[in-house]
Amino acid sequence: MIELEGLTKRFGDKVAVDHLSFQVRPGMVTGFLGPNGAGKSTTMRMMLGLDNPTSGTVRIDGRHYRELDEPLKYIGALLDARSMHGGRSAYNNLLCLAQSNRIPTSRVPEVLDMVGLSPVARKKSKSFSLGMGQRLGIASALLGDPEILMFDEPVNGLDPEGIHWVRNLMKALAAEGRTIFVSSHLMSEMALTADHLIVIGQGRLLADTSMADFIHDNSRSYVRLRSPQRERLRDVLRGENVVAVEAGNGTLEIDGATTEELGELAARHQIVLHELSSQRASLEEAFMQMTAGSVEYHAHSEHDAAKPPAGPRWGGEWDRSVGGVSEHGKGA
Ligand SMILES: Nc1ncnc2c1ncn2[C@@H]1O[C@H](COP(=O)(O)OP(=O)(O)OP(=O)(O)O)[C@@H](O)[C@H]1O
Repeated sequence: MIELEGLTKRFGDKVAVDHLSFQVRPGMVTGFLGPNGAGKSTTMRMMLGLDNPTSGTVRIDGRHYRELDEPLKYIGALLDARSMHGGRSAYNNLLCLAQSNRIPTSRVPEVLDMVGLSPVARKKSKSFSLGMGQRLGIASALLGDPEILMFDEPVNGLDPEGIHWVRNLMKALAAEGRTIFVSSHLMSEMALTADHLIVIGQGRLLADTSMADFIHDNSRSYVRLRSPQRERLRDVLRGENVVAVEAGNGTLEIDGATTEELGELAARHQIVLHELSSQRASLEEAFMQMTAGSVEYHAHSEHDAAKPPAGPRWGGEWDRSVGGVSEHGKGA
């Protein structure tokens, strides 16, 4: 278990981490999300005693990192895969770490095997690709067989097979009852891996919730309908005071009604449907919706003006007030 209480870090005038309080619990994968510059790396560095908090505390199983006798046996971390000694082989990098942390040497080949680096164990790590470097960083985190593991962007540079492997590794470690805390900008991957989410923006806590609740609370679900009798369908919906939005390609999107209700309504009026599907926003859409106000760095291009508004068409743009059919942003 990792516990943060009022954790704050200032760099001069810049408040990088602002009174963060949350717990990272065992037995699950907790995803750590936030836009660029939100304070994720700074938070993780403070968890590992690499940066001193300006105020507040972090406890690892009830103790400060510095109070842990053999910290690698409590918490393993991948923060920056490039921090390995490039002139040393993968084996020797891990051997040095093992010896300085009183970890049995026999653990070195074990973790090299776990991450698939045994065939290149004697090669200097400076010759490693980005993905191999990530695997070596993960091996170093696993070395002390710790109950708590922290990974900053672990799939960075990994190929699809590697990404799949990291996902399964984290789930397996969590299933063993370990505490897994992972940051990633790869939302599709996070959606498949994490059970719980901590979301921060500009150093502040925005959400501490299950993956399912996060998506539910920050996105809209709707039903998509497509029919060769579109005009008739629109009339029927209007007659029932159901708001439908033209979504292009002949589809209508309907908020606030279930597939069952709409399917039965269409059947009662003998309307043929080519599509009747329930839609839910992705984690990426939910994340963008939640953090829209706390993004520090925006790209601006001439194409922006031509694009529809960022994010899915929910919230204020979604016209719930008028019965009948409306077009996005135009009302009924
Ligand atoms: N050593 C430092 N000195 C001054 N400012 C810093 C320092 N380290 C981080 N910052 C600032 O603190 C803020 C948080 O940075 P941090 O790297 O923790 O964010 P992050 O969420 O990890 O970002 P990213 O997703 O881009 O890695 C940023 O505005 C950053 O510029």
